[in-house]
Amino acid sequence: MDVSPYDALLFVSFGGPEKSEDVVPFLENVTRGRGIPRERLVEVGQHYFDRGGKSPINDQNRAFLAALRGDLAEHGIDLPVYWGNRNWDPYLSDTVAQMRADGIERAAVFATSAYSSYSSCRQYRENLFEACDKSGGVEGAPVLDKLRRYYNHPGFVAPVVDGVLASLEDLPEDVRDGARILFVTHSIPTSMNDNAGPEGNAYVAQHLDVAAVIADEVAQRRGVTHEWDLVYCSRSGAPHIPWLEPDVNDHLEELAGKAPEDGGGSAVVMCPVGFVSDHMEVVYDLDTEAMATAERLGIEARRSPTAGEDPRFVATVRDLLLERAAAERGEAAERRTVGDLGPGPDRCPAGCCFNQRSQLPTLSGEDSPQYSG
Ligand SMILES: CC1=C(CCC(=O)O)c2cc3nc(cc4[nH]c(cc5[nH]c(cc1n2)c(C)c5CCC(=O)O)c(CCC(=O)O)c4C)C(CCC(=O)O)=C3C
Ligand SMILES: [Fe+2]
Repeated sequence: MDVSPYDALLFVSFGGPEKSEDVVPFLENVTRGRGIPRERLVEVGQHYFDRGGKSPINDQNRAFLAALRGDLAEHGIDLPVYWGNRNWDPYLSDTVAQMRADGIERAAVFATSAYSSYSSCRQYRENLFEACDKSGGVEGAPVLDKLRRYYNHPGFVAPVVDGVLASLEDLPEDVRDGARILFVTHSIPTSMNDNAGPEGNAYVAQHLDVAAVIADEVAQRRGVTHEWDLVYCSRSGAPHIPWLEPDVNDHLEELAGKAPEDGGGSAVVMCPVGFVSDHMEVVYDLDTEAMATAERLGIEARRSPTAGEDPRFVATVRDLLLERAAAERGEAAERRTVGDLGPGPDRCPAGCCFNQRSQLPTLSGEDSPQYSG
């Protein structure tokens, strides 16, 4: 398998605390200069403390990395796989320093975030720049090519569809066919969505596109059409700043107050399509909080699985790597997608997912200093 021009794969994630003592420093890393109200931090910190200070995210990444290394080896791809996080050990800047020491010249970068927005894409590109800068300067650092967004890659979507079908089967038969699918993602400020992607609104548009694909596939496989909505969780920030709505809990309240013929219902499947694995947002905001809301309202609810370590999602990384390697060699590359929006560009256009408040230099964009030579 020809992976040239790459001599490494870099896996980039958010990071999370591993024990109680980590929680406060982790939250300080996350919120550096972001003006998140103290009450919100105490609340989120409590969700971690309640679980012994341990986020699920690092173990999920370790398991994914093991599966990924296995998948690459099985397909004859002999490429070192590095791992670096934005907010916790192993820190991205340490990892990039190690890559330099190992003589890595050019790496494809896979981030555990599938959609376009400042938080989910551009901020990772800022982190790549910072990691190169900190570890001895961008000049002479490995060239880092962030792989394109993959929310609409069939290998990400297929396990999510299977998960929704399994959750529907798990509902009591008398409410199953009338169940609504609530596609859930992380809320972001509406201004962040306004600037998402090169033209704005990409975060919402991408979620709506993939939700429609999943709902169609479920309808075809079951022979029953399920109504669906896109809803949000994990709102943060100051109360006067608008974030994407409705919140999943508010939406459940609204459904409970409606007659079945008006879309009210007694059963839902919550599909956390915005998350690639069972992050804290999924295990707390959905499994704990939203489940309790549903129970209080008498709504039968199931939370469908995330793509996690499903072999089809693991293989998606290989597919994106080979696709990009071919493209960088100037060869025709098949860009697999489902839905109406098609593949995003390999290199983000200048200003893509721009954030007024940040404006730090980035890598992996058309205007990246690594591409100008
Ligand atoms: C779009 C998006 C993703 C998905 C894309 C991706 O995966 O990257 C994501 C992922 C994650 N967010 C996470 C944790 C946190 N996010 C916070 C804060 C924020 N997130 C935001 C957005 C997103 N976040 C935003 C707009 C803020 C406000 C402050 C800011 O503008 O930065 C805060 C501070 C407290 C709070 O405000 O809630 C925490 C602790 C974890 C780890 C979970 C675990 O431990 O399993 C993960 C995977
Ligand atoms: Fe977050």
